[in-house]
Amino acid sequence: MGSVLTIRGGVPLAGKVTVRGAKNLVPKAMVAALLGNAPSVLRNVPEIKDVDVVTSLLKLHGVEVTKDEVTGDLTMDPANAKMAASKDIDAHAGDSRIPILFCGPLMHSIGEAFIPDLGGCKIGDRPIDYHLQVLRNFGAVVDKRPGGISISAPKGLHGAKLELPYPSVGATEQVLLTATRAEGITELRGAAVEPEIMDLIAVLQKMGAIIAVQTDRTIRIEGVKELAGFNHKAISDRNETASWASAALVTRGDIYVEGARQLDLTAFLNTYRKIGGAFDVNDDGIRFYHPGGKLSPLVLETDVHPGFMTDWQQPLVVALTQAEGVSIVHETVYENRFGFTDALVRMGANIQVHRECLGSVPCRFGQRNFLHSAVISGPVQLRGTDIDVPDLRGGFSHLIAALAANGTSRVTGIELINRGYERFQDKLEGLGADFDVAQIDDAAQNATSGTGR
Ligand SMILES: CC(=O)N[C@H]1[C@@H](OP(=O)(O)OP(=O)(O)OC[C@H]2O[C@@H](n3ccc(=O)[nH]c3=O)[C@H](O)[C@@H]2O)O[C@H](CO)[C@@H](O)[C@@H]1O
Ligand SMILES: C=C(OP(=O)(O)O)C(=O)O
Repeated sequence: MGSVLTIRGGVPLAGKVTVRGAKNLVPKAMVAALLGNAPSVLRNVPEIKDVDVVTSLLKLHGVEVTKDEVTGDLTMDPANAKMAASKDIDAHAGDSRIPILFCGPLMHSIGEAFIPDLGGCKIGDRPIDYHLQVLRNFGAVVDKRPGGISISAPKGLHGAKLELPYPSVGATEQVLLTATRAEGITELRGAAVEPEIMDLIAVLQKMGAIIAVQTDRTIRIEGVKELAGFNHKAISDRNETASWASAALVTRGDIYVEGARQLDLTAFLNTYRKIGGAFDVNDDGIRFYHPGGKLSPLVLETDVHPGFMTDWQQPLVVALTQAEGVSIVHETVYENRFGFTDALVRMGANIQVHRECLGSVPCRFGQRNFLHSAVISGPVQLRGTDIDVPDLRGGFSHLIAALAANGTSRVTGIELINRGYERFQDKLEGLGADFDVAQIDDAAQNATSGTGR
């Protein structure tokens, strides 16, 4: 059974939503708990699918995970960590991208790991070559098997001099989670420095790790023999915040995002202001609203931090369909992140995607046949239609397009949105959205997906 949302568009979203811990930090801090010699406590944990996947994987590996029924805080005790049965691990193949980060912590705690094939959004090839290369440099032996990889460190894990070809978030976290208990010093050049990585470093530092971040994307880790548990409040989800901010603009609404942190959103807030969106920063959150009048087009390039985050791109493109004039968005992080624009075009948006790098700087995907630049002309009045959600952010962007559209939209595949947006239907209801939800069986859902594409 799946769900279908029937959305009647045209109502400005107004009210308050609360954003809790970041999808891109919380599951990783949970993995870090495996490195400790005592229980860890993680606070501000959202109810999202990636948290359930990691909870299940930790439990399979003998970690006792308990959830406080009132606060949702998680306590993770790794005292009885053990190898899990591979058939149980296999059941998580395709669920999320987090399992690859279990490599270092499992090798440190039980000597070996089996990692199922990864899931996550289908927005490019998403290889794991950097992960495997750094693990081999630490001394790990990687064996690719059907359905996953098997990994061990027969001669132990040793600090190494490493350099990433591109500042990959996941590969940087792989290095952090492996190097903190490896013997000796690790120097990582070309590291990613996203706020979620800084928060993971804060978690590891609380556990006893020694990690220095230099100004030139170099991270230096002095390995220690043992780490303790941590008690940590997760950084809030800046990507969810940016999504609600775009929703306010697209629907000409006014949304207060409790929990939003200005410091993690500098690049987004600059862009929001340039388009014509308004925001007021408070101590406990940020108010985002359409101040009236016209929105302005702009030229935008996604990038690694401190640039404009790729996960903000899809909802913002919907806002650009409402700007007066021609906007250009050059996606430089993923080669295939414009598939969601097909549905927007069916809704009346004027968007063309191009193979050329239409930004100021040529990126890794130029001359390689990837449709990774978009030209958006507006403003247009969007029309309701049938949509099958393709991925997390693409799905959210379809929701907000439907909420702003004339007429009714039927949206299927919304389960994908639960991977990164906690209780999004309750939040939409609280903001005054006009929609209802019905359950449909899989055959009906497949039929909808067929007509929706
Ligand atoms: C769970 C999580 O935190 N997900 C985030 C994380 O994804 P994730 O950690 O998977 O993203 P990466 O930063 O690793 O990927 C960036 C680019 O590097 C490439 N690459 C990466 C690893 C590798 O071994 N080889 C390789 O070629 C990827 O294909 C991609 O083109 O950072 C992305 C970039 O900010 C965000 O969009 C995701 O929301
Ligand atoms: C791409 C994303 O996530 P993941 O890496 O988990 O697929 C995202 O959050 O937009």
